[in-house]
Amino acid sequence: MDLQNDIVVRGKSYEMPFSKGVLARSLTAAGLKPSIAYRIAWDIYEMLKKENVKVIDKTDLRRRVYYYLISKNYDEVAKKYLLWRMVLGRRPIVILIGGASGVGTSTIAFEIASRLGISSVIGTDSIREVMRKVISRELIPTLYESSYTAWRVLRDDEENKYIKGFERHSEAVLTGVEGVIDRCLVEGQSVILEGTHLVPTLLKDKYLENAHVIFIVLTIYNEKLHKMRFYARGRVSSRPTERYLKHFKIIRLINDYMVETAKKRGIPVVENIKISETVEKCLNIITERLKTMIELEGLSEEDMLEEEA
Ligand SMILES: Nc1ncnc2c1ncn2[C@@H]1O[C@H](COP(=O)(O)OP(=O)(O)O)[C@@H](O)[C@H]1O
Ligand SMILES: O=C(O)[C@@H](COP(=O)(O)O)OP(=O)(O)O
Repeated sequence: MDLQNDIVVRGKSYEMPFSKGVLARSLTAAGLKPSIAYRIAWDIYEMLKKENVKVIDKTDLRRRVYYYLISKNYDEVAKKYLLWRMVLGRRPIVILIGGASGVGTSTIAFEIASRLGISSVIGTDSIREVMRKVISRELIPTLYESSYTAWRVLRDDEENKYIKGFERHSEAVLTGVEGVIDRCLVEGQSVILEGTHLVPTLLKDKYLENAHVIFIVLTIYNEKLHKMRFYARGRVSSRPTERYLKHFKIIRLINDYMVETAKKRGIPVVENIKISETVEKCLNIITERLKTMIELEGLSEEDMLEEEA
């Protein structure tokens, strides 16, 4: 690669060669189709080349992209693009994707992460593994179960035991989850957390009230479709389909519980049928929340264009 002839993009603390792929991805996140996004990234690259630009400041590049989009009548995309660049560059966001086992939280979390360029995705089952290393089975037996088998180790045969077991199991994992959220907010690091343990009623109010924390619950209303996802997963992972089918009734109860409690707490619920549509819906929800966050900061579009990238 001839770096001599490349355009360099200069950020506050680093420089990188101009990448049409990176620019195209941020345009896709703002709602453009990948083919159009790539075309526009290419146009902007050509424009800079023609003007013989060798180094461009990130803030200038952002401004150029914004006005170029406006000139092509992509006003809404321009606004979204600006919002995303502003937020992801300078402000941490924590995206929580909850949902019962098999509804697609890991799939959708990774898709959103790649669209937004967020490099950190953490599954709550990984956090559960860490918690198991530090908390003994004797102390919290439900932690050593799965979300759908935790009821087996409850002390008494309680009413509503499947959900009670699920809650005890998730409560322990959530302590670890909240630690990760706190750390990311303090360090200014964006992250996506996903998994069945993100129970709407158990997450503390202070997270739900934080403008930087965005919570979405996924569901599949159709039982048959949900079941099929375990067959699909079983083919490509070491997680045996039979295990999930055996406990499917309880997993469905958990799915219903997640939806019901999300609605109660005003958390958006998205049905995951087609991946692209689910991602689109989630990105729209996230964008709306980011708008509120920026409004709370009292920033106008002009301020966003001027803010150092
Ligand atoms: N919208 C979708 N359409 C088709 N298959 C999907 C969709 N979302 C997820 N899947 C597949 O369903 C299975 C379960 O999804 P996964 O993300 O592992 O669920 P979870 O993390 O919620 O347990 C995986 O094989 C995944 O590839
Ligand atoms: O407890 C549970 O429901 C699942 C959560 O993982 P996902 O299916 O949500 O990825 O973990 P398991 O114990 O089956 O490995």
